[in-house]
Amino acid sequence: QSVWGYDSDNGPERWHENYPMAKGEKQSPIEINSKDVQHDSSLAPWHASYDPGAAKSILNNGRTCRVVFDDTFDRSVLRGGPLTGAYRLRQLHLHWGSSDDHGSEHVIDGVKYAAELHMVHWNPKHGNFAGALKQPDGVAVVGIFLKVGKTPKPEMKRILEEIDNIKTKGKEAPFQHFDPSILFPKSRDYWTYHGSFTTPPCEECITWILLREPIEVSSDQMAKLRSLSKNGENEPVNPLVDNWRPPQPVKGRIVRASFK
Ligand SMILES: NS(=O)(=O)c1ccc(S(=O)(=O)NCc2cccs2)s1
Ligand SMILES: [Zn+2]
Repeated sequence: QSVWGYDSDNGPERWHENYPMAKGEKQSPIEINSKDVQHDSSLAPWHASYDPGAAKSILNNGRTCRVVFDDTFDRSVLRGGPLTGAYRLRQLHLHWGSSDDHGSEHVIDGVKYAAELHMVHWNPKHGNFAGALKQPDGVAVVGIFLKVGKTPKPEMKRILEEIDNIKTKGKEAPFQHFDPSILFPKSRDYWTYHGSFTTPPCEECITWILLREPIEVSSDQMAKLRSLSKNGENEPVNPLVDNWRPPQPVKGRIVRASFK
């Protein structure tokens, strides 16, 4: 039985065979249409207070490039917005395309961005991450869209410089003294809705907080991301690209906006 992935024989259309949640009522990502969004003036601003010392390492797991953080105590937390309490930062990772015109998971008014960065946080009231996955308020993911432009954000450089050390699946490198809040765009405007992991097991435990303002990266930086490989060191080269799940049925869910 092939492990899940993004190829024709193990991709999103077949995940439900091993992960029944993939056909659930609150799956992610979704397409967001501004005309259907409800402005909610009661939505509070969100705040991240991250400790740069919590950053540990960066790894290629054959499906994405992931930076992991120490989440053994309330060291790097996300508060406010639609959330109650402080959610601990566990990891960040990205989804991207094989060319600049697609790659994001959420689609905004028909626009697909070149990539989408996810910062994954979990609610410590549920004891540990595994426990949080089973709760509707267990996980909060901040999504940031990456757009190819002329004035790339220098803060992305740090992550992209590490790519050369984690080219193949299973490679990991130390990644310390990094505060991921430098990746946030200027505006704090966001959409929020309830959904799921966009990969198996597709648990419906996520409060999504999607930032309206994309950050800019250069085409060269996107090419760098696409130089990662799905394969292990001595295996045939299989480029790590198009690791995004297409939009899933909204099924009556309300998407709220913090802005008019
Ligand atoms: N694209 S996304 O932000 O929706 C994520 C997908 C997978 C994520 S995870 O690795 O944090 N947990 C997934 C796990 C569940 C059970 C054991 S692991 S976050
Ligand atoms: Zn993700």
